Amino acid sequence: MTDAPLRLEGVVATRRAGGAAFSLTIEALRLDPGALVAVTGASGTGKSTLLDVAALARRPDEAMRLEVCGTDAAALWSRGAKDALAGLRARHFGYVLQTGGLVPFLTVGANAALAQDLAGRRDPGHLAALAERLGIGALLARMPATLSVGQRQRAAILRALAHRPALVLADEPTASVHPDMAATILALLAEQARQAGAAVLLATHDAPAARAAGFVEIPLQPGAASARLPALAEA
Ligand SMILES: Nc1ncnc2c1ncn2[C@@H]1O[C@H](COP(=O)(O)OP(=O)(O)OP(=O)(O)O)[C@@H](O)[C@H]1O
Repeated sequence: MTDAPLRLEGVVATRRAGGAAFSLTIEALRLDPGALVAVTGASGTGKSTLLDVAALARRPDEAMRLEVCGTDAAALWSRGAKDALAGLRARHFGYVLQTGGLVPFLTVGANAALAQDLAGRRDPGHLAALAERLGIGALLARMPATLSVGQRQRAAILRALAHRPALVLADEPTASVHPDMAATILALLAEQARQAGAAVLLATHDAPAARAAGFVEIPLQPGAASARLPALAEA
């Protein structure tokens, strides 16, 4: 059986600034291949904090279980095994950020090829076919700054899926596009991830748009200086 791309249980992450602290508790979250999960909540409820922990970009303060494709990432954090964590990220994760997050001095095609190289999975045919399906086949030689916002988010999806990751992490990927385009972008992300067998963990304040694109919604439950992701989470 394939290992789940992501499993979290009993994970706590705390952010401190000055005298204030914010604490996020994730009771249980498991994403199987092809799962589409949207974590929703108002501004400041901890969506980005959750994605940072899932992306292995932030060390949790506690973690009963933090696994990526069967690898014990909590143990890697405990050992300070930064190279191993970076290797997991490059091999298994793709990212779609609010404003694309593309390398500005590389063409769209080179951005996607770089993701393939970092994962050790160079595959120009897959890259070209994916670009066609995303409607940006003619834009591969363009620089990110010369694209419209919607085109840039399609390019970001291309870069995120080019190396066949097990998990795509998408943090407010439609926050800067027109609502009509937002629906298209989310639908493309969901459709292409499904076809590739990748799970998607999406953070968004736009729950209706996520549900319309086929995502299962898990609302963050905010408290005074904390938030909790309940354990319904099998998608
Ligand atoms: N750099 C930081 N240092 C300390 N606390 C922070 C920091 N960034 C965010 N926080 C606090 O952590 C909490 C969660 O922030 P987070 O960015 O995860 O929320 P979010 O739901 O992603 O918000 P938004 O939708 O506005 O991006 C917030 O209440 C915020 O005040």
